[in-house]
Amino acid sequence: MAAHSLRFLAPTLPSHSLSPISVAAPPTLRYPLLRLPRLSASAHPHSSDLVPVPAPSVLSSDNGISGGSIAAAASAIDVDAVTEAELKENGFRSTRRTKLVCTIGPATCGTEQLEALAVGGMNVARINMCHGTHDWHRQVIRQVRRLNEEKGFAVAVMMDTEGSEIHMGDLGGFTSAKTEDGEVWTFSVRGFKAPLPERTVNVNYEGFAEDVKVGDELLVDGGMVRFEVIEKIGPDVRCKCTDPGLLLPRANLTFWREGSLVRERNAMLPTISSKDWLDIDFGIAEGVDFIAVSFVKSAEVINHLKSYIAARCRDREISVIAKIESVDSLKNLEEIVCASDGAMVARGDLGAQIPLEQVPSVQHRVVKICRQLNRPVIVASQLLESMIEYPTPTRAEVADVSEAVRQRADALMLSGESAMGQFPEKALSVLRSVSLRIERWWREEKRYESTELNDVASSFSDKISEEICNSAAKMANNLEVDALFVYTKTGHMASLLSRCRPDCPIFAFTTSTSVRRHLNLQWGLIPFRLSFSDDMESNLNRTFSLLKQRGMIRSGDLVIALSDMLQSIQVMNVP
Ligand SMILES: Nc1ncnc2c1ncn2[C@@H]1O[C@H](COP(=O)(O)OP(=O)(O)OP(=O)(O)O)[C@@H](O)[C@H]1O
Ligand SMILES: CC(=O)C(=O)O
Ligand SMILES: [K+]
Ligand SMILES: [Mg+2]
Repeated sequence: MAAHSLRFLAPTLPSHSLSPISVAAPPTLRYPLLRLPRLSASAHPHSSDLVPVPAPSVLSSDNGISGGSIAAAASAIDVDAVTEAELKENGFRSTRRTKLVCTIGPATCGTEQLEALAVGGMNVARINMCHGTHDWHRQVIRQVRRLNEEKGFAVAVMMDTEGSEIHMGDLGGFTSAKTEDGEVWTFSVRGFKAPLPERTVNVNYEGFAEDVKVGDELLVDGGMVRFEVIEKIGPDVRCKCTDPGLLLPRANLTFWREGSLVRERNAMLPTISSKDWLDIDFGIAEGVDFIAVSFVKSAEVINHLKSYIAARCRDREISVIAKIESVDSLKNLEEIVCASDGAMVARGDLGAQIPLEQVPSVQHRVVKICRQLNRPVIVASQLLESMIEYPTPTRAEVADVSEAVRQRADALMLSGESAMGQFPEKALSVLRSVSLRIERWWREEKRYESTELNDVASSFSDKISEEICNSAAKMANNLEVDALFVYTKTGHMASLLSRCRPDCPIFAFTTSTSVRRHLNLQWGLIPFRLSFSDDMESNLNRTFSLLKQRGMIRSGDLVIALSDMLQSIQVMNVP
């Protein structure tokens, strides 16, 4: 093997022992479901109204993180079947770097549809707790896990909390309701017995009638439909339609006074409601990989949730993604991103809280901050909105997707397009082909080196890892290597490499299926599960032989290898 090795005379990191992955059902607490409270009377899980119930016997082998499959595969190497096919067909350089998240809904919850999305490049399946029942979500999660086991995908699952947003009710079973110019509709917190009275919609926030004033403007879904408040009668608020359109079930509501978003007591609502805590317990029990927190206002809530999760699952990781979609989240942006394991630019609600023309610059800022702080970032909402109804995107949508790829966001997300649209697979394939095309253009123009990265390390040892990754990425670009290999137990070194956005793909070898799924959200990483030792020489030889057997690399390919056990950079040709 022609190996050139740069070794840094630095203390090597303590090597973590390979702990077998066993999954115990976490203790699950249950407490009564409350309505969205008027003020911050959040029924917190630590409060005394908890009613413990027996822990569910979920987390069997079908969640894909059981010890069994790992033992069986100990001598082999696991890689996503879709990536493997892509590598064999098109070679290293052409693998997609931008990751894709699909919201699962009625259009995509069947096994066949989920499989089609996985084959089409879905890296993460998102379930939105605003909709559906726990049974429905459980089915989806288990189907994804089963597909991973049976078909060799590595699709991660992200649960998105409802949060304390103000939204409409269910429209009494109708899928939509049309409003006309000048019509008077009633928004009410009263609990109606079905069917709803004509031109009436429910509102989930008890303080609604008290917070709004006559003359306020009421925006549905950030302005898709607009009303003016004309009268308040007890719990009922009568509003005249000024901008007609379609009302959709559970659409978001904001109200504006003299051109500004009204933030009265509704601004005091807890970020994580009592219903969200129930959903979070459900997510922990079902072993989701990511929890995305809606309407984050401060770093505190993220820290709180992270310690809540840490106390309940000791043997695996659930990453917390902060959704940037409120005015408050923008005020505390850096702190929030720092506290989180990743962020989402949730442009849907963001566009209802700040003027639309400010959304692009905010997106740019969030993507940049995440890159600097080494946190994955997802750009979400309306990327291909027209594809909910039509099989081809608009030129403007393609330009929007291109811009997110050009900014080198880690991931792009489909919402309604995949949840309830008519062309979920087509929408995914547009994201895929636009990503590939823009990434190629970017590489051809050799634009990879532009961003100057700040230091993120908090210890000297981390600082060494960071310098190694920065140097390795630069070497990879200058030497035009075929791939970077990184052996990482926690995934940290892989994320540091991804942050450099190098020109070649990054093969990230990790010992755990859970870390492997987590890495699936990060730009340019091709996560493999492989049990490896502290002996890099033997790891490399084994990897080369396993990958060669499967036709994923060839003799002569130029590779740079790093590991978080041995802080070194090796440059070599595959023997
Ligand atoms: N589990 C589900 N069941 C039924 N419909 C769903 C489900 N998930 C999503 N949808 C539909 O797809 C649409 C888009 O989904 P998505 O979750 O991305 O949007 P959203 O409601 O705008 O997100 P958020 O509430 O997080 O701001 C929803 O408005 C809803 O109509
Ligand atoms: C995704 C989401 O929550 C939003 O865009 O509002
Ligand atoms: K949500
Ligand atoms: Mg939202």
